[in-house]
Formats: sequence, structure tokens, C-alpha cells
Amino acid sequence: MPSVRVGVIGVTGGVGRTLVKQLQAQAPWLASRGVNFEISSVANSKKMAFQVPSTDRLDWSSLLQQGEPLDTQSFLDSMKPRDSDQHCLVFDCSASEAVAQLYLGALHSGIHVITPNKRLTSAPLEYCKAVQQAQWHCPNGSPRPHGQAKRVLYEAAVGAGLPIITTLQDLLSSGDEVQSIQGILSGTLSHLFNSYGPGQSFARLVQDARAQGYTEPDPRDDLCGMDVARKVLTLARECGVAMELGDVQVESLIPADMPAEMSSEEFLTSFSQYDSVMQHRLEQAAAANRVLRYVGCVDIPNRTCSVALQEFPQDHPFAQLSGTDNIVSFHTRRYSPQPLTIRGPGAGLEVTAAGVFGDFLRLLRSLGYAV
Ligand SMILES: NC(=O)C1=CN([C@@H]2O[C@H](COP(=O)(O)OP(=O)(O)OC[C@H]3O[C@@H](n4cnc5c(N)ncnc54)[C@H](OP(=O)(O)O)[C@@H]3O)[C@@H](O)[C@H]2O)C=CC1
Ligand SMILES: N[C@@H](CC=O)C(=O)O
Repeated sequence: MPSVRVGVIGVTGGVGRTLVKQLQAQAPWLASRGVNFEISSVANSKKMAFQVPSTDRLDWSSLLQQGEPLDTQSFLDSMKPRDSDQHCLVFDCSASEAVAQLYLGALHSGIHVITPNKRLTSAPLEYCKAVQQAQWHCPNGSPRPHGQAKRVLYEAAVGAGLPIITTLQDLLSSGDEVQSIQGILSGTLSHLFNSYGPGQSFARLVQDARAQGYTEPDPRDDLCGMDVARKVLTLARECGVAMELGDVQVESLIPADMPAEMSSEEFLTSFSQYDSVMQHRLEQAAAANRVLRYVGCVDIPNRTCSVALQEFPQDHPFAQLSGTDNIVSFHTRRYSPQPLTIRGPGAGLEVTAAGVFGDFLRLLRSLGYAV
């Protein structure tokens, strides 16, 4: 019997397939620590499969082509623990709201959830709280027995592999008080503004970011600011601020007159017609010897969150980033006047999958494994 049964939603996507490769590469080490896992169910947006051969040379798309049409409830049912000693875990590597809506049922069925999907922590607050509660409480409201928690972990939803959520949770749980959080929280937008220069096509840079695996499945989610809005909302809620996604003030980088009814491919082609709009903003900033950066802010005392394109002087830490770097500063009672700052690549398949893997290790530790 494997000690951990694993299901992967989004196995044909960039993060899903990279995560599985990382898990397979580390399988001998995990086995040496007593963790034998089995990937028993996989799915993408159309199909699911329950007979997964145990080889590390699988073509997930071909396997799924021969699978059954996706029925997410049946997928979760297949993942239910067969007895109380079995640990079952679903990795949700989609960006689907519908999948995030299933987490509550998954926890109630005894299945742990690990995800880089932001659709849980930016869902309506009531649902988000219900899922958090379900980790520690049975469906009838009674506390789960000691050692029987069913966890939902989402470190990679903010900053990919950077330890942002766990750091914030540790600050708060150890009694610190967060006053504000400020940062560059999009790997895509960081990459764009770190590389963007006079005469360059902004739309071409977006296409490049997509090809590198940095963007959301639909890059408009990055450009309209909602990806960053979801991240700042996640951080604000960790601090106890009861806000909804609609309360975040968002500056979109998508021109208002662009039609919404387009495929992401059509959007990327049409977006180049608007290159002069961003070039103008760049010229304005450069005239004042400043750079453009897309920044998210959480103001705890005032209970506000905002995300916007701002200008910064050349010597500001936000102007010193490169590649997909994220940077986030926690201004707290203990970390004052100097904030606690975390910086590093904040998008990309390997680092994101590594962030999800980190949550897997945290879960295994909480289950008593020496990993
Ligand atoms: N890329 C990055 O750098 C980072 C990504 N993330 C998050 O990781 C997640 C995955 O991103 P990424 O791998 O880049 O995205 P991809 O578009 O490459 O992959 C998404 C996967 O999810 C599947 N999927 C979509 N909708 C559903 C659904 N309703 N039910 C089941 N499966 C579904 C897709 O299936 P199909 O192949 O059929 O379309 C695909 O396999 C997203 O939530 C993203 O926000 C977080 C941090 C960084
Ligand atoms: N599209 C996102 C991926 C990580 O969350 C980004 O660019 O930051």
C-alpha cells in the first residue's frame, strides 16, 4: 500500500507537468524517508484517468485522450481515503474557479488539497473561511481529533516558490502586528517592466512572457491587474482583513476600448495596436528619470488594498529587480523602521512547482514523516 495517494488536476499544464517531474525525480529520496506515493488520478480541463501506469516517461496528454470525460466530483470521489490510515491529496494545478469550489467537499471527504491556484483565497470570503475552518473541523462542526486535520495549502499562489505566505503566517502566529505590505507581486508584470525600453513593443514582451510560462493561462488576467489583486487580497485576508475581491482598487493595463469577447490568441495580436499607449507612459516616466513598476499595497489600519502602475526613482529597490523578480516588504511592529523583505523569481514553471512541492513537504511533516 502506498502511504500517500496523489491526484493531479491540470497535469497537462505547465506547473502540473513540472510538479509531477519533480515528484518523480525525488521519489527515491522520499521513499528513503518512508514516503511511498502513488499518482492514482489525473485530469485536465476535458478528461480524467484513474489507471496511471507507474513510469516516469508518461505522455499525460496521450494518457488523458484515452481517459473519461472530466467529472470533477467523480475525480474527487476516486481520491477518498480507503481507510483512516491512508493519506490522500489532490494537487490542483489549474486556474479554475470551478475546481476551487470543490475544495470544501474534498476536505470533508478526508482529502488534503495543495494548490498554486488563487481562486480559493480570492473566492467570496464566506467560502474561503469555510474551507479554512474545514481543515480543523468535521462537517458537523466538531473539532477534528488531534492529528486528523485535513489541510489546504497554497504557498505558491503568491510569489510562486517564494516563502511569502508561510512567512506572513509565522509573523502573525508569533504575535507580530502587520501594518502594511507593499510589493511587486507579478512575475509577468515584473518581467515586462524590467525589460521594457524605448521603441520596444510591449505586446511582444507579453507574448514572450507567455511563451516562458510566466503568465496566467489567459494573460489578460495578468494585464488587467486581477492576478495581483487576488494576491494582495490573499495577503490582506491572512492579516484578518475581511475584504472581497471587488474591494481592491485595481488599475488595468488593458485599454478600456479593447473588446472583451476575444480568444487569448486574438487578444495578444490586437494588443500590439495599443503599443503607443504604454510607450507614452514609459516616456513620461523617463522624462522624470523614473521607471514604471506595477505595485500592490495592503494598508491594514485603513483596511484598503490597491494595485496600480506607478513611477519610481532609479535608486528605489523596486527599480533594481530583474527577470521575473517579485519583492514584498512586510512593515510590522517588530520589523520597523526596516521592513522584512523577500525577493526572488516570482513566476516560472520550475520555481512554482517547487513552491507546491514545498507545501507537500510541509504536509508530510505535519503527518509525522521525517522529510
Ligand atoms: N506559471 C506560473 O509561473 C505560476 C502559476 N501559478 C498558478 O498555477 C496554476 C497553473 O498555471 P499554469 O500551469 O501556468 O497554467 P496552464 O494553462 O499551463 O495549465 C492549466 C492546467 O489546468 C487544466 N485545467 C483548466 N481548467 C480546468 C478544469 N476546470 N478542470 C480541470 N483542469 C483544468 C488545464 O487543462 P487543459 O490542458 O485541458 O487546458 C491545464 O492542464 C494557475 O492557477 C496559476 O495561477 C502560480 C504561480 C506561478
Ligand atoms: N501569472 C502569475 C503567475 C504567478 O502567480 C505571475 O506572473 O506572477
